[in-house]
Amino acid sequence: RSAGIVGAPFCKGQSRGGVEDGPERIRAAGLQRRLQQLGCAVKDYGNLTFEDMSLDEPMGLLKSVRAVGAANQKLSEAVRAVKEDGHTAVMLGGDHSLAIGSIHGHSAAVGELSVVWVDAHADINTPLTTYTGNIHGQPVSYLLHELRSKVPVLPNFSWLKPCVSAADVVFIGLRDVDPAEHYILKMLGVKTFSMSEVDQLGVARVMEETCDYLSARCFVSLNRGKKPIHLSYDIDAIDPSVAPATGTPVVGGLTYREGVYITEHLCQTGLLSAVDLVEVNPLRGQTEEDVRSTVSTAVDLLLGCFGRVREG
Ligand SMILES: CN[C@](CCCC[B-](O)(O)O)(CCN1CCCCC1)C(=O)O
Ligand SMILES: [Mn+2]
Ligand SMILES: [Mn+2]
Ligand SMILES: [Mn+2]
Repeated sequence: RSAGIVGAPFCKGQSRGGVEDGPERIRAAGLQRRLQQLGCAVKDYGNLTFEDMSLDEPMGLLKSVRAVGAANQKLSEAVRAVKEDGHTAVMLGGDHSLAIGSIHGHSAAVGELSVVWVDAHADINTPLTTYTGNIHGQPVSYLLHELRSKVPVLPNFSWLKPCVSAADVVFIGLRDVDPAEHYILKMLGVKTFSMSEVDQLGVARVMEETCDYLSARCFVSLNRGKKPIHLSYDIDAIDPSVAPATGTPVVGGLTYREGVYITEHLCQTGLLSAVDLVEVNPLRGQTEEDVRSTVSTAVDLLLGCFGRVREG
């Protein structure tokens, strides 16, 4: 295995400063060294730089549209390059609006892909359904073919074309979904495992069903081979008792063990092609231990993606 790391110190998809420090905190916790200890080759492509948008007036409710569009265009090109260099892409956020560029760039390199979205939230508000205007609550709607008519072309987003089919997405960890998001998920028939299903089925069964669901598709589609998997992991999927330093914490989340099991299982499929690890916000921890625990969990989730198993 080989990992290509891209840091995206970006926070404009939401309104809480600090999430831009996520990449450095995750690196400082020893991600590269720990990956190399697993026998994984690592190339760190460094952090993207995002120019300050002086004039970025809100568009109705939507905040920082131009900044988010420009950042994701850069990120898309970066992730595409990492994939074309043959690595499994590791995108360190930054807020979850960055999944727009990460998934777009991944798809530009590999074509059709599956998306496993691990998150307390569905992040599938459209620009017209969002309550907050924060684009980190909207990335999935920008990516889905089926929602193309619901997302207006926005400034600095003309580069973006939808690249994911609703049937190729699975959500795990949902527990804070807005009414419009719930409607969209039902209308499109998107596969979801909320925390109720995690409790009901257990994480092992959730992962079996996730992988069966995603591979079943390839018998009906022209694409006979199984699609590469893009894992977009929002640290707020993990219970705040374990990962408190994040912008939108929600009680009743995944345990550390469940969170890691998800990455171990996906690693074993051999299909994991890109990973986002987003929403680590050191300023949202009340103590240094809060930050340490959050960052350490983020690192362990990434190690699980690259073959670390708890049996040693
Ligand atoms: C659930 N949707 C939220 C949160 C999005 C979180 C983004 B993520 O990247 O962290 O997953 C919250 C909307 N609620 C805010 C409080 C009042 C009710 C609506 C939104 O802002 O759209
Ligand atoms: Mn998210
Ligand atoms: Mn979230
Ligand atoms: Mn967030």
